[in-house]
Amino acid sequence: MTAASSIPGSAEKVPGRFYSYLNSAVKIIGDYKGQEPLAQFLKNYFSREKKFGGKDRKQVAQLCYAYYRLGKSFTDLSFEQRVLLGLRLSATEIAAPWVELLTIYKVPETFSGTVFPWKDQLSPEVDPAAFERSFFVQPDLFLRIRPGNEAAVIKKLEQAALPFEKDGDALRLPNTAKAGELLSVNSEVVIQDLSSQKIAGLLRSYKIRVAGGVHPDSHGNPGLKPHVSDRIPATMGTQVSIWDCCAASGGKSILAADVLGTVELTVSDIRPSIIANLKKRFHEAGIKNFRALVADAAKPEAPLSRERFDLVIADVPCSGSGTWSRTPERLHFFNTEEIKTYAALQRNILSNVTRSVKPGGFLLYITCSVFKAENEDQVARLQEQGWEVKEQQVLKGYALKADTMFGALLQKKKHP
Ligand SMILES: C[S@@+](CC[C@H](N)C(=O)[O-])C[C@H]1O[C@@H](n2cnc3c(N)ncnc32)[C@H](O)[C@@H]1O
Repeated sequence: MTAASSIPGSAEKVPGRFYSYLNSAVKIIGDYKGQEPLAQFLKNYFSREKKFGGKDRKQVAQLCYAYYRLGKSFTDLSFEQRVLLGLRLSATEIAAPWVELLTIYKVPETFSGTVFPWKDQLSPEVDPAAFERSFFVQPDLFLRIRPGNEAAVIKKLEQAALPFEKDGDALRLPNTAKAGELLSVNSEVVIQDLSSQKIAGLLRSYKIRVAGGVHPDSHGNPGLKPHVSDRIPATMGTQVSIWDCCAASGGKSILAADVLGTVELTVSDIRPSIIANLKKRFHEAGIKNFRALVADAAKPEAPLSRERFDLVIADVPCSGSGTWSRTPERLHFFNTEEIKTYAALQRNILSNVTRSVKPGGFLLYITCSVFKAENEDQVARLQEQGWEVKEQQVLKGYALKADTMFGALLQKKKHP
């Protein structure tokens, strides 16, 4: 990559390539209109522009991401100033030439601005300030150790001297770690965000309820013993039928199979390509007993519309706002109308798939959204229709370098 020449002020302490990085980032930002994920756009861009070496790509990509972390704010600043401000706010340490450029480009020391302007629409449990701060923190990589693989996985990580932290089945690694080169992904571990892994808590709660493991609390109310996961039955006695109606490549289904044991699994998604991925992934995961279909969960389509399941998992399409620290470009391009559009789609999906739950059966509703309209409001609507909320959680990943998700376990009335 060659040095650019548009150099304001003194360039003595700043190698020319840093100006080139900045100019390239500003050019990319000007070209990118948010139609596809930034990661994909950058990949395509760099494959066309051969002048960028590996290190250059990393630097330029980091600058682009830094820019989008500011959302739509700081519009009084130039593109260069916004890139550099985003870098200063998001990087724990920045190289001396960037510090110099912050001065050269007169990036203000004090500033005000609202990176996430939709705080009034957040789920009530979300801390708005902490959530906003999370946009300047790159989340970690998380793996979930699949049952029976713990010793082998830990041994491999230790032998490779790969730094990791372990909490239960969850492994936290730096987001640059190449876990797939060391471990068998999908068989030994799955790549799954920490909050997504915590959906296991709701599946365990389901398991205890249907396996009769629910113990009344001291007031005689049915409740769960804390930390019951190790004591719940390994098998459920009777085999349960599950429909994962927005399965994508099967992350929640694999989790369900790992938590619940042998289940009769039906998976579907509206996208044929993702169902093809799912089949490959299930093969690697050793899940054989399943039926996969392409189906629109918002419409009563045969054969699913004729069937009744013990548990429907609805990990619905949503704004994805709980994952925007991984994809900060969404913060920049987001339009609040999308909340209404997603909420309407979610209502349609719920209206349809709840019909497929047996009387007394369960629904596990999941989003990776932080918006109340996609979370608590949808659950409240089901409650009005007679569903009983057994558990409801905002899985707050924003303080844990992880995604934020929402999950609710509901039970259908036994007698309509
Ligand atoms: C949040 S993702 C599901 C993630 C998945 N459960 C997992 O754990 O990996 C939502 C999925 O819903 C699918 N989807 C969107 N609209 C749909 C519809 N009308 N019917 C069925 N699936 C739909 C999308 O293709 C996407 O794969």
